[in-house]
Amino acid sequence: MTQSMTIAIRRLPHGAGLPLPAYATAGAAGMDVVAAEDVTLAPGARHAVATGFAMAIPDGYEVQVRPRSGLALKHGITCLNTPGTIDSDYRGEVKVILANLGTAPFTVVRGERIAQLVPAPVLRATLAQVDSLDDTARGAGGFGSTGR
Ligand SMILES: O=c1ccn([C@H]2C[C@H](O)[C@@H](COP(=O)(O)OP(=O)(O)OP(=O)(O)O)O2)c(=O)[nH]1
Ligand SMILES: [Mg+2]
Repeated sequence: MTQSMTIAIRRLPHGAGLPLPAYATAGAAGMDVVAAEDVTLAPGARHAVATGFAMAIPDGYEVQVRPRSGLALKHGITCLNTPGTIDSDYRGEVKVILANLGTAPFTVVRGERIAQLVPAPVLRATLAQVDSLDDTARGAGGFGSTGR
């Protein structure tokens, strides 16, 4: 059973006429976000792409900004900071930090779907400082210590 929640969203003037983020299919995990500007990304370039909206996420939740696999596979376009984090206390414009990891310039057209939003619950931790940590079989081994 899919859980649902409500997030307040506000259209900004330069986003007028654009669709709000929306689920493309009944089972989609992410709401597709469209660009509110035209921008051309040269290979290796990055840009915080305007979306033309702001949100008020309920306390205890975040929204993750994730790439679209089609843009990544076909054009090398990804979200540089994936998953991007939208904090519940952020009231500014949501932006999508796109990077072009491909070999050709890529032009984003206003109204084109560039990323997807996935809300998630936030678990906040309290840190308890100690002088020693319990032993484990792994110990300090990491970064490929178990093999390739
Ligand atoms: O892909 C993203 C990532 C972040 N943000 C906005 C919302 C988020 O709440 C805020 C801060 O993001 P983050 O904490 O990842 O960035 P920071 O570099 O730590 O900035 P700050 O010092 O403002 O927290 O920037 C976006 O619009 N898109
Ligand atoms: Mg931060």
